[in-house]
Amino acid sequence: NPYKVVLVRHGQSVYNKENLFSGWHDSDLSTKGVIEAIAAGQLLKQKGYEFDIAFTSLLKRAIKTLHLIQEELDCHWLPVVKSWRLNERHYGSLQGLNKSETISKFGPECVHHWRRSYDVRPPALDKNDPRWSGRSRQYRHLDQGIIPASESLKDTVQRTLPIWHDLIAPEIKSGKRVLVTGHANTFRALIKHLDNVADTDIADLNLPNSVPLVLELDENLRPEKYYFLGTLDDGES
Ligand SMILES: O=C1c2ccccc2C(=O)c2c1cc(NS(=O)(=O)c1ccccc1O)c(O)c2O
Repeated sequence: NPYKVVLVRHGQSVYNKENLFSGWHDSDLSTKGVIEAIAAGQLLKQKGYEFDIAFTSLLKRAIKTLHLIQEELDCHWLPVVKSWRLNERHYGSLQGLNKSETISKFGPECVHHWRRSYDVRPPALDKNDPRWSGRSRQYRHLDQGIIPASESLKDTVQRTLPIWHDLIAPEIKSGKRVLVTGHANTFRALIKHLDNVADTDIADLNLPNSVPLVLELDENLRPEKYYFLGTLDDGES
């Protein structure tokens, strides 16, 4: 197969550790997350991976994961494109809540429905809520109307695909070796589109922190196979 792209979900974040919804909250890597990101870099080096360009989000947990991988591959010179379109799904007013708070606030049936739904948005974050990112400097350049206050998985797919079609796919087709560091739901969005995964199945795709996922693509950028590096079936003969 002519093309490959490597997706690496960020290392464990502080919010992941406390099992809180992160979304657009700019949670930092935990100590464990730093170690995981370094290990991902070492694994990519050991397997002989090299890159010509990287893409990441505007959230530090993904950016720092990329920096730690660049350190291991000794490629700080790499051109990097950072975009809000690769940010994690926005969880609205659930951001910062843990499991018990969510269930006590909204009830188990509601949470269960949300978990399994593809086009249902969690309650929106009020624009005056201190948790709303609209006033953060990294989104200053954006039209205020673009910044979400909550997203369904469908919303995430629709705002992520443009960067795939407009920026990432052309680089892959031109023969560049592309690394993307990002987030679980954004990668689900990409894989859903590329592999035509059903709405009902995409939430089940488990994407562990900081395990490089290699997509081997055909000439139409359809995945012929994808596998996690360092696992038994990691595609190496
Ligand atoms: O409530 C949600 C939810 C609500 C709104 C949109 C999406 C989701 C969603 O995708 C989700 C949820 C809960 C859990 N599990 S949980 O109920 O154990 C849970 C709740 C809160 C924080 C972390 C937890 O692990 C999940 O694994 C999910 O994937």
